[in-house]
Amino acid sequence: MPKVLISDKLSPAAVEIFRARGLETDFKPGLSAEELLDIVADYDGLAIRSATKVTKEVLAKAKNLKVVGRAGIGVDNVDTAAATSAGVVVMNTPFGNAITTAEHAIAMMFALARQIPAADRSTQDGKWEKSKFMGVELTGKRLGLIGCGNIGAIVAERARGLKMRVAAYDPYLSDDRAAQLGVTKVELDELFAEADIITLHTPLTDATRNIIDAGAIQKMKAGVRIINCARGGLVDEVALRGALETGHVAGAAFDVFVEEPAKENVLFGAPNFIATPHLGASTTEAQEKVALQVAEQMSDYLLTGAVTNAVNMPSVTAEEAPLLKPYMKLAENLGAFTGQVIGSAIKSVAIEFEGQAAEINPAPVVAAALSGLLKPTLASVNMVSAPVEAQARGIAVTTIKHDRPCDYQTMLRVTVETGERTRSMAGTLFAGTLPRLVDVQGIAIEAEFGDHMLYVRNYDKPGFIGSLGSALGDAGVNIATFHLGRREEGGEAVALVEVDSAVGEDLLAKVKALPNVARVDALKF
Ligand SMILES: NC(=O)C1=CN([C@@H]2O[C@H](COP(=O)(O)OP(=O)(O)OC[C@H]3O[C@@H](n4cnc5c(N)ncnc54)[C@H](O)[C@@H]3O)[C@@H](O)[C@H]2O)C=CC1
Ligand SMILES: O=C(O)CCC(=O)C(=O)O
Repeated sequence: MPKVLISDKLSPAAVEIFRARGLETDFKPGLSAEELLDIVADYDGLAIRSATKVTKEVLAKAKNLKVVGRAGIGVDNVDTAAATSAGVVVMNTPFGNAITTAEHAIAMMFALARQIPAADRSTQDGKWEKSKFMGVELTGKRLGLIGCGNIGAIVAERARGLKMRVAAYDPYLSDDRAAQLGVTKVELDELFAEADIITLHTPLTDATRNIIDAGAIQKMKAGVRIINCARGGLVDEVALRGALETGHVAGAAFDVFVEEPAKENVLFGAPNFIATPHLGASTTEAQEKVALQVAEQMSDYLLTGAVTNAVNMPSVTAEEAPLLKPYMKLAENLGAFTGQVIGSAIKSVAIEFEGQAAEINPAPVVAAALSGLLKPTLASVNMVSAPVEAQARGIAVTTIKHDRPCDYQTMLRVTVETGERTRSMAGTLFAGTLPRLVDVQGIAIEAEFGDHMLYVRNYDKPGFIGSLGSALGDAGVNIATFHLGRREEGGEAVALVEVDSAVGEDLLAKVKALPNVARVDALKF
């Protein structure tokens, strides 16, 4: 049974789900980086929140790891590129904590507008400073959202309920979605110039890092308030401190910081600055939801191959997983066959889907074909890493679905070009689940994929089968199955021989030297 480690403070609901699904589960929140390095090799799955850092070093040690599940949205604490190269699926739960985080942003907005934290401190200190804490009303104010995805959209809806005027800067927000949300789409400078309150809801990327810097602050209205419940690094903290000191920014409320945990920060103690310790997602309800979701998703993947909310792999639903499994095996075998005979750098790969195959979700099947194709040169490649490995090698990948009569109920074809030669193999599923090769370079054949096979290109002349059988028999190699195909009588032919043991170089040379043999390859599947 697969084994899962929970290394952060997830709701106990996650442990219950993993165990109920039959997975061995260790709940060790608060593991240090060193402790994680020591034990991670034992696990197939790693469930985390934001404290665990899944670094290159962790992934290098995690020899059995198949999936990292983030109970939350941001996966900044996972080296996703390294996980992909290591063939580890990285999943998150993109919706489970969105409402809660949006509510935190709204809470921060009220806290800023009415200076609630400072008024609370002063009142409990016995000062009763009624005139010091004059607030601002939110009704009618302009709220500027930077980022209007899951969380931004919920903030927009809530803010409209508060009778605020909401504008959003988000290059990927469609006009229809903006209209549906009742949000005005604006450019960034317009948002800076117009907004009374600005709230950030984007991931931290090269494009969003310091999206609010000193220059941006200068473009804002005097008296603007800024909320960041998204990611530290979206706002230049030093520039903001300066603007809070001068009063150009009337207040700021941050849940996230450049360095976390933020035990010290340049913003701490600034006028009208409110801080929370990355609490955006911290409600019982959200934590229960993300824990349940991540545990279900990880269990599905480890037990059935279903992929949900992966950030580095196409989705495979629980219903699709059993249907796609034989197609992925067939595609991997066709890719592996082609990869073992191609012999030079690959320029392009086309994966064609015909008959019933044209109806299936192609992305995981393409990933499986690429994994098989690259395996002869990249031992540790798998479906997760194969697409990026192909891209890194400049291999053009095309997916083609045919809507035309097909000789088989269902068929996949993998065609690989190197510039010098083209190799093309097709296969079907016998009885709906059993991969069968049906075409090698345009020559019809019908063969299973055995563990060890000999692929012989020969000329269709009398005596060939006998001489091949004798060569194998003399070497003590038992033939399991034997399949023949030919282009025309006396012409180019193919023999695919499944053997019970690996064929060594000596025997390959002997077969190659037989009359009418053009080439021979030993294949492994
Ligand atoms: N404080 C906390 O505890 C939590 C923080 N978060 C963070 O909140 C942020 C938003 O999360 P979601 O709304 O779920 O993400 P999302 O992916 O649904 O939305 C992000 C939006 O940002 C937009 N965007 C991307 N690049 C942009 C750019 N250069 N300029 C403007 N907009 C851009 C995207 O088009 C998208 O609409 C993320 O950084 C996430 O990690 C999420 C949950 C809890
Ligand atoms: O798990 C947490 O407390 C942080 C949540 C978060 O930042 C996220 O989901 O992106």
